[in-house]
Amino acid sequence: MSNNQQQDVGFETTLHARYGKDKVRVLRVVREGAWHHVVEYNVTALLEGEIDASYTKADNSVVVATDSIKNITYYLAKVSPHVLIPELFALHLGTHLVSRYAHIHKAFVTVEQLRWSRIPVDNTDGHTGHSHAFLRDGDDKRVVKVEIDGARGKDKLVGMVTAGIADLLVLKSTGSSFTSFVRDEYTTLPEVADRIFSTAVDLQYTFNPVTIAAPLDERKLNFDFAEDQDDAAVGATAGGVRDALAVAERARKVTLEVFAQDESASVQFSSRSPGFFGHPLVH
Ligand SMILES: O=c1[nH]c(=O)c2[nH]c(=O)[nH]c2[nH]1
Repeated sequence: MSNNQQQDVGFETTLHARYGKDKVRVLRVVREGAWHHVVEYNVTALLEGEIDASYTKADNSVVVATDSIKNITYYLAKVSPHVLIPELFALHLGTHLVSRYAHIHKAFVTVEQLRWSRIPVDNTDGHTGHSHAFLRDGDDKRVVKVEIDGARGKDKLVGMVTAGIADLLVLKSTGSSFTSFVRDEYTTLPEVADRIFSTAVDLQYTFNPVTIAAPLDERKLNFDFAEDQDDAAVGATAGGVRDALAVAERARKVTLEVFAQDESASVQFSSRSPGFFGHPLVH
């Protein structure tokens, strides 16, 4: 996949080139003895940097082949200790790409996670769910987008992380009205005080930027970062990137609770519901 936009500026032409690999499918099992973890991801990894010559002069010496980008994604999925947390895996992959190649200054990594939840069983060992059997209990996806910015130098990498949910399909059979909308010669929709309401929810939230330690090992596979502590309320344990799994669980739970409990006046108002922004779990 490639994405290049040419802009004419005066008599000069500037090129904003970005390219990479889309739809890299990852399925990883991590075994903690008999207790297994499974993640399934669709990964996109795009690169920016000193790559213009490949577009303007057919100079492929600056091109990390998209096939290699795919192989790097598989390799990190195998060796990264962060593979089970999509935010951290995306940060690790983007950091490796920008650190490994001197002329690559930015990486854009998207990780779409498909649901595999443990099959509920009665456990006697204190665990919740089956140790190694999973089910697809929803078509919604967790979507994580990371930008690694190396423009200020390879030892000053900054990571921007957004996360969210796509395609969360919901329905309620009452508790929804839609009235007082524009009525004119094109209107056939009746006003109703009580209707069935179904929609697909997409939501997104942004973490504070993280400062990434330059990998000092020769192969640039190390990964560590510090969270921006400017906002004291958003630290490593409450709402920061290291807390990403709990944040994602809260986001899904709050969204479903508010949808269920809200007296909806419209799709528009429900998507900005005071019930959502006033929820104790939403910072
Ligand atoms: O909540 C709604 N918002 C709309 O904009 C709309 N338009 C429509 O036909 N039904 C609805 N419902």
